[in-house]
Amino acid sequence: MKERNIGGYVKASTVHREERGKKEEGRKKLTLFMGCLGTISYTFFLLSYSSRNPIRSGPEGFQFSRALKSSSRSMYRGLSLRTSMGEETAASMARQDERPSRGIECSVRKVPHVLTVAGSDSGAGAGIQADLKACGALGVYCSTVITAVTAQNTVGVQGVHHVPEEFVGEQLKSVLSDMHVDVVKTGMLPTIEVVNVLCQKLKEFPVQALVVDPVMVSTSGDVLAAPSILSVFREELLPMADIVTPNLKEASALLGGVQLETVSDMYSAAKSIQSLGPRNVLVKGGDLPASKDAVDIFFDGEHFHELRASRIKTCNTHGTGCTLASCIAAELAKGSSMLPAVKVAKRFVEVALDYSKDIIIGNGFQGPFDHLFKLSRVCNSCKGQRFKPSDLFLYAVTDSGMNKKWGHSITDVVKAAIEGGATIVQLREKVAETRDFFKTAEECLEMCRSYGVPLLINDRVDVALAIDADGVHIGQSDMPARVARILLGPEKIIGVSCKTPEQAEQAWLDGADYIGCGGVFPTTTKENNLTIGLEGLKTVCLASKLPVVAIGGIGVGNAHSVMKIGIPSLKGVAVVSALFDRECVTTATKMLHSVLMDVVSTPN
Ligand SMILES: Cc1ncc(COP(=O)(O)OP(=O)(O)O)c(N)n1
Ligand SMILES: Cc1nc(C(=O)O)sc1CCOP(=O)(O)O
Ligand SMILES: [Mg+2]
Repeated sequence: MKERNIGGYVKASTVHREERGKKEEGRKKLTLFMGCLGTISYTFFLLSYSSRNPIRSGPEGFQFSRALKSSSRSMYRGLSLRTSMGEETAASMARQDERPSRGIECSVRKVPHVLTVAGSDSGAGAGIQADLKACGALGVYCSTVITAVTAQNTVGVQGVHHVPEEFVGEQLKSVLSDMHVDVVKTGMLPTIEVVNVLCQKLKEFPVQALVVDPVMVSTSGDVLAAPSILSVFREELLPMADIVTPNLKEASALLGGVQLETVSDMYSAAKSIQSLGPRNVLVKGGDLPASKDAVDIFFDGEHFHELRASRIKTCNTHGTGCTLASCIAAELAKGSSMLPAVKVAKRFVEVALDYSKDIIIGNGFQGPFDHLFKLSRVCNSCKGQRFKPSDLFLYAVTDSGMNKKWGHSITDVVKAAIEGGATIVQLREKVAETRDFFKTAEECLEMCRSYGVPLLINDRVDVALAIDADGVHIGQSDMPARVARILLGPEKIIGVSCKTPEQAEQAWLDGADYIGCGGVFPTTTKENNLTIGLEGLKTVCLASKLPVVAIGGIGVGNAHSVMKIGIPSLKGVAVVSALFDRECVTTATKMLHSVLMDVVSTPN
């Protein structure tokens, strides 16, 4: 452990780093233990953990191990393999296993967690509110310790009310002692006393990383921290920080008022600030005069990185500093290392600014921007929920031949099936021209979205991508699921047809979300289809790590016997003719729905 001796006496950071050292030692022991179990069992552990945790929400070290298995590492954007995070997460999982039961059975899932210690902005563009939104947008849980309440809008800061330091301490204790915080991010720390109490609590409850945004003056020019704070920043807080993110004014203040006017000045400032103790420094050049790009200088104590982003022409920049620091904290909490975290954060701010450059909120010169741009798109397209195994309950698979026979349009039958109780829809078009399929699929997607029912495309990953469907269903002779996952990304639903436990295992390794298992009974809908029977279905369901939907020759007469096999992985039935080779699709769907409901509501 490197001892720091600043100003003639050992600083508080030494204690913090000692604790961090102990933690790292603990991690090393865990690694050794894992090593003893052997790489294979460790990999299996990682894989089985990630199978219980959807890619979207699990810790990335684990998610990635699954992707690694499917040898698609380089193609997962933004996912980085961080063994240390894996170890940490394993440790957290172990900690959580020790938790008292809450009386409900649930699997253990560590959620990346950032605690922000900052001021409230009533206008919600900056401060605590920006931190919450930024973390939420990046899929990270965010808890909050409020240091001050500001009356603030797009014009400026009209008032500030400090929270007494004792109560800041109480909030810190409440969160840090209980909630498994990964990363602490600081914003407005208005008084020396608040900084002191924070440093003390961080020593008591060490975290993985500390991100310090040295907020001193608001974007409107209002003072948010007394100048006297600088000494305690320099001497206490910065030496504990993993990264500090000053803008030009703040960097200048931290360095006693030096003038910072050029990119070269920023390099020097980054170096000087790093010598005060933080592991990394990001000097933000957003205010740099005469700069075409938004240039920031990152320094890790050894190397400099000049990070550039396009300068977005907008007045809606209020809260960019808070957001950037929160995004860094969120990425660190997810297991990223520092430079990639900074890059993701910078890109997030750039995209968010661009996305909301024209919005108008308030009459002042500095409007807030929209952190949740991505989320709103996600919600609009019902992707937010991604995949729920319960959606497999009554799975409707369309057939254009049957529609033709009955004189039905595809959109009408999709609507009718949904109104009858279908919980997911698959468009299975074996003969349509691509252009026609694309158009039909677009119309059906709009319909499904209006009902909040996911729409999957059979076989055609290209069509699914083109219309932004919720996912695909692919068989053993279609595009490999591993490749489909790479093409579609982690958010889309992928189903794979499986007739054997080996295929089910492969589907899981390839990153599928569910398997379709059949033909359970003989069917005329799919030519030359091998029937595996109820026994075959049971064998696959018992082996499958993924939820299963049964398919093939299923209808109101036998759905009961299928669901009654009573294996938990079996979530529902997928049907074609029982719904679509009927005059009234709604009635047929309702009938099957009621049979299925009977099974789930009748005790064994
Ligand atoms: C839910 C569900 N399960 C299985 C299939 C069959 O897929 P596949 O084996 O690729 O055969 P085709 O449907 O493409 O003929 C499915 N479509 N849906
Ligand atoms: C599309 C499909 N896949 C199957 C499989 O066994 O994987 S059976 C099948 C056809 C299912 O149609 P019906 O409900 O009309 O029997
Ligand atoms: Mg297919």
